[in-house]
Amino acid sequence: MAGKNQTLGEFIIENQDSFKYTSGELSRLINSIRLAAKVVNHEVNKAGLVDITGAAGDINIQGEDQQKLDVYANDKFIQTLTKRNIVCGIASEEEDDFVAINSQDENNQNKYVVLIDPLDGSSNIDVNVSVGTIFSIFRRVTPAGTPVKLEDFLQKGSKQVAAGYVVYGTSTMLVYTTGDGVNGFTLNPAIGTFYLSHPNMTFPEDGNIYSVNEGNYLDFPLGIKKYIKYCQEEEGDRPYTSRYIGSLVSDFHRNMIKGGIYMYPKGSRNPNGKLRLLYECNPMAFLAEQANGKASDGYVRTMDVEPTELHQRVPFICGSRNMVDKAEEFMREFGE
Ligand SMILES: O=P(O)(O)OC[C@H]1O[C@](O)(COP(=O)(O)O)[C@@H](O)[C@@H]1O
Ligand SMILES: [Mg+2]
Ligand SMILES: [Mg+2]
Repeated sequence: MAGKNQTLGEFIIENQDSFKYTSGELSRLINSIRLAAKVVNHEVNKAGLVDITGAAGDINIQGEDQQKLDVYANDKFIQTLTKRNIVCGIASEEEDDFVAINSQDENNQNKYVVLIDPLDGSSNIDVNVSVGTIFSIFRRVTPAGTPVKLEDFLQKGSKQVAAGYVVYGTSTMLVYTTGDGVNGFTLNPAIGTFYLSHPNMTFPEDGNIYSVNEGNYLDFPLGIKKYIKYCQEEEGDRPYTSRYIGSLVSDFHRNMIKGGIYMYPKGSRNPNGKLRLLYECNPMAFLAEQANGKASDGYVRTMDVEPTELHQRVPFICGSRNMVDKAEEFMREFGE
C-alpha cells in the first residue's frame, strides 16, 4: 500500500494501471483538477482580505444568488481544464448549459466529460466555515471528435469513472476514487503539494452522528421524521449527536471519518430535495460506496437513478451503511 509521504502526483502515476482505461488521459485530468483546486484554495484562504466574499450580483439557473467565490471557482476550473485540452465537455452548477470544449474539432480525441460543483457550501463562504468543490467524471458516449452532446452528461452514476471533492477547511484536502477505493490527500501549503494522508478511507458501518437541517423538520416526509426521532431516543448507543455544517462536502467528510449519516430529504419547499443529482449526489454516492458506505433517495440507490436533466435535484441520504439501511427502513414503513 502507498506510503504516507507519497505525493498525489506520484500516487496518480503509480495507480494508473489499476484503472481499466489506462491511457494516462484520466491521470492528466485529475492532475488538472489538482491544479485548479490549488488556485481556488489560494483565493479561499484570502477570503475577507480580498474582494471575494458576498454576492456576485447574478442569479444562477438554480435561482440562487451566485457568490463571488462560486463564479471565481467556476471560472478557474473551466479555464484550467480548457487550457489543458483535457476534456471534451464540462457541466457546472454555475453554468445554465454544458460547455463543449472544442469538441467540434475532429482532432479533439478527448474522451472525458466533467460535471462540477465548483464551490459547495456557498452559504458558508462569508462566515469562514469550510466549503468545497465536487467533481464527477464520465467517458463520453458519443464518438470522440464529434460535438459533445447532453447524453454524454446524462449518464447514471454507476457509469462514473472517477469522482471526488476538495474540502477547504482547517486543512485543504483532495479526496477521490477511480473505482478502486477512496484516498485522501492533504495540501502542504508551504510547498503547494498534496500528500497522501488518508489512505483507503472507509465509512464505519455504524456511527452516532446525524446531519440534517432540522429547521425543515415539519416539512420532511414522515419516514424521515420518524428516523430523526429514532436518532434522538434514549436507547442503546442513542441518542446520536446532531452535526450539520451546511456544506455537503464537509458534513460528508466528517461522517466518513467518524461514522454518520447525511440527509437532505424532499419537502414542500423542495419537492425533489435540494441537492443536484449529477454534480453533488452521484459523485458523493460513488465515494460513499467505494468507502463501504451507502447512498440512496430513501428507496432507490442514487447511482441507479436515470438522469433526465442537467440540474435535476433528488432527495439524498448518504453515509454509514447500517444507518442508511435504518433510514430506508423507516421510509419503506412510513413513507412520505
Ligand atoms: O442551507 P440548507 O438548505 O440546509 O442547504 C445546505 C446544503 O446546500 C448546499 O450548500 C448546496 O450546495 P451549493 O452551496 O453548492 O449550492 C450543500 O452544500 C449543503 O449541504
Ligand atoms: Mg453544492
Ligand atoms: Mg455550489
